Amino acid sequence: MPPVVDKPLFFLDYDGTLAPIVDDPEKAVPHPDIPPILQGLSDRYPVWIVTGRDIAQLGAFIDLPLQAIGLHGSQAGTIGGDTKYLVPDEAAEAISSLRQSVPSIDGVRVEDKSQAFAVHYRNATDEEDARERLKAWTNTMPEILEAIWGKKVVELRPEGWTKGTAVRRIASDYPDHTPVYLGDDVTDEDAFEELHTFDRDTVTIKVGNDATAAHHRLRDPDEVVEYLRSYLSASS
Ligand SMILES: O=P(O)(O)OC[C@H]1O[C@H](O[C@H]2O[C@H](CO)[C@@H](O)[C@H](O)[C@H]2O)[C@H](O)[C@@H](O)[C@@H]1O
Repeated sequence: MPPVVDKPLFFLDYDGTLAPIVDDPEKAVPHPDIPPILQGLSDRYPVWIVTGRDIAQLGAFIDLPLQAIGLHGSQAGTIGGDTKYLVPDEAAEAISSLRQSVPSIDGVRVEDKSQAFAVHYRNATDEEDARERLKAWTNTMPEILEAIWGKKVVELRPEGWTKGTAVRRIASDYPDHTPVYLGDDVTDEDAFEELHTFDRDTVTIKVGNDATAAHHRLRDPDEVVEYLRSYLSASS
């Protein structure tokens, strides 16, 4: 089990970390023990959700006014409250115009977010072919954007706005806390790497078996629940 620290500053990814991965992104409900755990943690410690999802849409799954970073680092706000899109207009316009040119591929579906979108190929009739065609499409995008390939999904992110830049910004407001980051996907790796450059202790935890820069590992959301719960018993 990863270490349990005294003054944690939690950064929690959503899909694959607090919620098991499922075929339909609209049905990705949190692990049943997560809502009370989030309540208990946020009563005691600073908690940020750091997700690729749109913060407003995440409100369908988390009914707590937690602070959040959305769209893989491009958005900041509160679940159920205000949100702000952080990126320059030029990048926002580029993303919006590429939405029109997503190739139509059997079984591939687009998840529209406020200022972004995700192209999911998990349910493609021919997954390999879908990935190749989407790769060709991303090659047409301007240099101010980068394609990020997550779990059977490709998304466009403005360069320089990552989960890593977000955690550095937030952690500077909590100089006496230990950042504890849990995540399962490629964009969480930006945060792990950034946290490892801090001149204080940090705890980086990869959820799942994929290759990682994180220093610790939990197998799945069940183990995430077990780990987070230990902070509640430690402080009760
Ligand atoms: O940063 P996260 O909170 O992990 O969000 C990353 C993306 O997660 C979602 O897609 C992934 O989960 C889906 C539900 O389990 C799954 O069907 C899909 O294949 C995964 O890629 C979400 O739909 C995206 O918007 C997030 O960016």
